[in-house]
Amino acid sequence: MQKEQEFIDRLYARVDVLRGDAAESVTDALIPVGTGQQARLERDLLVVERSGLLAALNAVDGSLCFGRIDLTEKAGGAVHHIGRIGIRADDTAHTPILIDWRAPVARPFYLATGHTPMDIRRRRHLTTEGRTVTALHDEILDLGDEERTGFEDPTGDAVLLAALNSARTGRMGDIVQTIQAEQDRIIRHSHRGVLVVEGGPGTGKTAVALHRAAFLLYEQRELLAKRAVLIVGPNPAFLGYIGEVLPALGETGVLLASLGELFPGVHATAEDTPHAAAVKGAETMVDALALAVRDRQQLPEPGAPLVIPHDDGDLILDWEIAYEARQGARDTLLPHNLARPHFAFRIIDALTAQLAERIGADPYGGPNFLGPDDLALLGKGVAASHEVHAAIEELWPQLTPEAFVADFLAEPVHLDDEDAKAVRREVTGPGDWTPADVPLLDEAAELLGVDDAAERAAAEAARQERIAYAQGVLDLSRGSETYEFEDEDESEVLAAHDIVDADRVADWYEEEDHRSAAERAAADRTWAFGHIIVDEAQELSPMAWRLLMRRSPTRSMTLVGDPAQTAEEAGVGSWEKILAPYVEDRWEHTRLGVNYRTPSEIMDVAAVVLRDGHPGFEPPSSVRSTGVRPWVRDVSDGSDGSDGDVVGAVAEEAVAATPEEGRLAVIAPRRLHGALAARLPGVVAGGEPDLTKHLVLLDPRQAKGLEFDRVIVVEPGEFGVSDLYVALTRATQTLGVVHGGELPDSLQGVLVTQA
Ligand SMILES: Nc1ncnc2c1ncn2[C@@H]1O[C@H](COP(=O)(O)OP(=O)(O)OP(=O)(O)O)[C@@H](O)[C@H]1O
Repeated sequence: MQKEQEFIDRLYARVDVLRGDAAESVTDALIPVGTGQQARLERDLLVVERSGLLAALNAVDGSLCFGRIDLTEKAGGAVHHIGRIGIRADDTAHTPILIDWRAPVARPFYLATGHTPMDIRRRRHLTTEGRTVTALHDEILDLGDEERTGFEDPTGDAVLLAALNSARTGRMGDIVQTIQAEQDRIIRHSHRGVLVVEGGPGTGKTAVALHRAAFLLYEQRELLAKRAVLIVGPNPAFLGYIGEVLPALGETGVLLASLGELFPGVHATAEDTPHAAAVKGAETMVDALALAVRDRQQLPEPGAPLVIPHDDGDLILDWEIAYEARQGARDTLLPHNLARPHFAFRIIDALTAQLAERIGADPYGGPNFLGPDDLALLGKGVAASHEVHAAIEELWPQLTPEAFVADFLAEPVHLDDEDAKAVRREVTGPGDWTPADVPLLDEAAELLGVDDAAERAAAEAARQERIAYAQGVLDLSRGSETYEFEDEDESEVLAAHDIVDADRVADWYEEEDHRSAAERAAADRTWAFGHIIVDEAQELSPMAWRLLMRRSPTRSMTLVGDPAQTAEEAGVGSWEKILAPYVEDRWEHTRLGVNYRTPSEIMDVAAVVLRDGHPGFEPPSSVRSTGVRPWVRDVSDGSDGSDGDVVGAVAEEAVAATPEEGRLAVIAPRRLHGALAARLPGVVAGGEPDLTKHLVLLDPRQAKGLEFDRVIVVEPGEFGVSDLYVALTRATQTLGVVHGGELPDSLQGVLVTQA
């Protein structure tokens, strides 16, 4: 222990130096450096680099080193300490003193077993509190090795069990110290396309996906720093729950978002009925929306042309002219807003010809009197007419995705009557969008296109301005060189103008304005992410998949889910069905089979429910047991002293069971939330739940993906099989059931009656 403490002391001494260096150079770099172009550029680069290192050092402080592997004599006998990030010594060779857990050298720490020791003779887990070593656990992997340290852990799982039994905080922690071999294989999986991670509740799917993100950020640092990683979760509360895992691993270049946040400028928080969400998510929406866009490309009624007043006499925009123009514009195959100028051009052309015909026609049948200059002038007049543009706008309006989808929802077309009725609603403000509307907005944006000609022109003008400015700065730097260096013999020193030109500098200025890749990605609908991780992927609708696939042109994705926990009607049943349209069969399937969350006493009960409702699914097996069986309290006949009052009984049980350390969740049908909130201390009904509170009230959908020390499930007879399975598998310690209504058959006889 003493020796490890000495190592940790040395390690932190080095970290303190590194941190001091990093902080100093950030501070130094922030001092204004005048107008010297090169100095400013270097300063900016340095600030970014050093503040990244500083953030990583700060994030992992206190839990920097957690493991050690000792190689066998035959393999050289080296000793490697393993940590959350890598640290090198200050020697000329930059010798590693702490190995990043993601480095290949660290891999045996996770994979070596007595059967396959991978040249390791001893694996050690170090537990630290702050900078103090508090416990060591050793596993001997080379059975011929006689040396004993006194810290041997015969079962090899003491550290894992301690982690699994520890009180929950309402925030997920990293598992980097105890990643299991089956999990490690997925985290480091070499497949670069779509990787599916399937497994029952508590098998660590979410944890594995997050550690895979950290691994990929390490392995493909350059690419992913530029293109960013997107993590999609089912709702903001869940994202809050998992949001601290990657920063704790020193990784911050990640965007976490729920579906409702994936259309820039929209924060969709309103709710749909399950039926409406299912209709909006179905693939039939693709055609419905495409046809609705075509409906907006109109023609005047035959025989009832638009009459447009004009200085040189009325212009007649009839069915034929509009039809020809619409056909020509549609033939470009461009999205609606981009095809619009083609439509407008053709209309203006036809109306100009009409005018020329009228003004310049030779009454005796000869050629038109007007020459090309006259025609050009006439055309200009037509093109400048507000009335002409109003007519074009009437027939082929410029549309935004928001306005178009709002119109579609107010009057749904190209859907059957029942579906149209389910989705019909008024969207009057930004607060009315639902998550299921977001893929529709995205689809609409594709169909409509953005006519950004004006924006592009403005951007180009701004760029030209930057180039001119940069050129000026470079000229200044050239001019000042003689002055700055005239007394010193430093003319060999490279100055900015020697290595860059104004174009490059202008680009740097542009980048300087910009945010991190993840921030830029959040604001850009067309951003192509370097990697996308989707949690609870089984819940996403076909329309949501279309949106995500647009964000991932390289199809570098990790999809995590458990079909047995699918709740949404819109969800897609099988991975084959989801993926075939995008990657055919070029995707890899992996499975996790051990439940780390739920003790076997609880999992046995959940397994009965699952097998009863979904016979095809196999529940995972629990890695531990607590000896505490789940209980039930039946208030229906009032014999338990509750007078049949479910809410009162739940309040009583919850107050008695709320832990001082750790969390308790009451999972109840929505209809009871108001009454329960009134009786449960500190609980508010509605809105996003605050998971850091000791007592939390949720419905099964909100509970998905989360976990608590204790759980009380209320009126399980009101839940469908998947929701019930989710609710029953959230506890790490104890589970209770309170009901006044019918208990589902599958729960009869498997719970102990509460005394
Ligand atoms: N190797 C491990 N070491 C320590 N804890 C682990 C390990 N693997 C999983 N866990 C813990 O088990 C719990 C369940 O993990 P996680 O939430 O990732 O499971 P899941 O498969 O996503 O579950 P669900 O489908 O129910 O959402 C978490 O507390 C996680 O930290």
